[in-house]
Amino acid sequence: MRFQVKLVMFDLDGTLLDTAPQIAEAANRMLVALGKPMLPQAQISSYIGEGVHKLIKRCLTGDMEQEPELALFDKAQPLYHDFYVAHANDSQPFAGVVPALQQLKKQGYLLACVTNKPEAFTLPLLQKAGLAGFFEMVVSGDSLPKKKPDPMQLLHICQKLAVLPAEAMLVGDSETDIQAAHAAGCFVVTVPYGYNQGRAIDVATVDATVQQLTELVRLLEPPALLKQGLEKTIQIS
Ligand SMILES: O=C(O)COP(=O)(O)O
Ligand SMILES: [Mg+2]
Repeated sequence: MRFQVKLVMFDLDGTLLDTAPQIAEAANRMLVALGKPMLPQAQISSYIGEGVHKLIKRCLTGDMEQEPELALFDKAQPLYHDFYVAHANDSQPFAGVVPALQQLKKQGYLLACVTNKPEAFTLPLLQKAGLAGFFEMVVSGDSLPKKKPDPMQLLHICQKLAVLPAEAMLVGDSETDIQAAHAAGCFVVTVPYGYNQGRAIDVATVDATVQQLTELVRLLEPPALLKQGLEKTIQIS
């Protein structure tokens, strides 16, 4: 089975980079500065995925949806920002990320990064990890009015790179990615090692899963072999 895509978009946190250790460290420093108890890294990891505001709110309340007091949230935001900036760039790529991006780039795919992380964090992180040069476009959580699970970021990338959504794939680690890809009409492939709110991915809702990104290469039809005007279909080879 090979997917006929020209554009491969990658989620950042939990897919390309293992950012949870630095996020947990910054969140715990924030909690301590606010006189609150620290949280286990696994709990903080389960709060990643819907942007930094939700992450901070979840850390403050210990709940996925509850709203903290506004004054507390206002105090927490700059603390988190400063603590995260100090160590964010220590995050490392997951196994297989660099060779997979090298190979896909060589084969002629358009590559993009689409994350709910704010731009101020995203670009330095990608640069420090040596990944920035692989991507035609990087769209962050605050680059556009809406972010994943809304399809806006994905559709924006497709439009700018002149690729139909049905010729594009999102590779992600979470339900947020799956929903965004479905809403955009893109293929979606997931990795199992990320931060899907502490849950396993529902494999019935995705086009394929890979253990690590190097497995993507054999799932994709090299773009040079693609004919024009393909429908969103999977070719059986
Ligand atoms: O910042 C987040 O909450 C998650 O970012 P991601 O979209 O790269 O997983
Ligand atoms: Mg993610």
